[in-house]
Amino acid sequence: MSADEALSPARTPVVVAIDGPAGSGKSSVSKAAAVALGYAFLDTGAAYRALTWLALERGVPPTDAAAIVGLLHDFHYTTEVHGDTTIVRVADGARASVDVTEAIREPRVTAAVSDIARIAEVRIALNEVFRRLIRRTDRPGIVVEGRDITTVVAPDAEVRILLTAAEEVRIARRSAELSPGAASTASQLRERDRRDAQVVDFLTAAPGVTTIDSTELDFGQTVQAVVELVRATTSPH
Ligand SMILES: Nc1ncnc2c1ncn2[C@@H]1O[C@H](COP(=O)(O)OP(=O)(O)OP(=O)(O)O)[C@@H](O)[C@H]1O
Ligand SMILES: Nc1ccn([C@@H]2O[C@H](COP(=O)(O)O)[C@@H](O)[C@H]2O)c(=O)n1
Repeated sequence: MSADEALSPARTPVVVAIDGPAGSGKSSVSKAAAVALGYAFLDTGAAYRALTWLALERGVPPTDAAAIVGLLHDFHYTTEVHGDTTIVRVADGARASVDVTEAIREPRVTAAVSDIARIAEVRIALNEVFRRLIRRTDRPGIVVEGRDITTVVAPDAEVRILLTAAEEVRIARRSAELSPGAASTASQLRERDRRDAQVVDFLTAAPGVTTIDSTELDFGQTVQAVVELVRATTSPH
């Protein structure tokens, strides 16, 4: 251990874990809260989406668990945050990395990602990636959002939040940002939550998890609620 290391205590980032159903605002609210706090931001759904994109590109059926697990050996996932944009890149095998930031949001990826997310080996492998990214952050804290962050990925996080909203409000918010009509968005959002809920419980706050319901809150108020909870929880008494 160097003299500097001996003098400076090991620095561990504050971890803010945020889970919730589709369209609850996890990604957008978490990103804005991270910026307000000067924290890093990790969108774990993007990794599941990136693996799904690779499977679709390689023609691997998302329901073929063995083949999907075989893809993991070639799946090199990186993210870089530039301002409020997270650039997602995937390198597979010897091939150069590809910027998939936009591609992973395509409807074909959204329609298939839950199949891949239910594969146990995929969850184990990606959770190790997430924990490594959390450990490696050079910021004083990191906001990590997904479905099982408060319960599996970072159950000891200093701040654990279940971010939710009434289903009809989540559907309306998602419809406002997508081209399809509300009807198709509603059925897709309901079906994805139904399938995801078979794998992890992101609808019930585990012990120690604070629920923030944004049904009656606008975007700014929701971000403020997260920021205030983090500051209240982490400020020295
Ligand atoms: N409190 C709020 N009031 C109004 N709009 C909101 C609020 N929270 C989020 N939004 C908007 O709702 C939409 C969905 O938010 P976002 O994509 O962050 O949800 P999500 O939980 O990450 O969804 P998914 O899990 O499907 O990726 C975005 O357009 C976002 O700006
Ligand atoms: N921790 C997580 C995060 C995501 N998933 C799966 O990925 C899908 C996409 O996530 P978004 O946040 O981008 O919507 C999601 O529907 C889950 O199937 C997960 O299982 N665990």
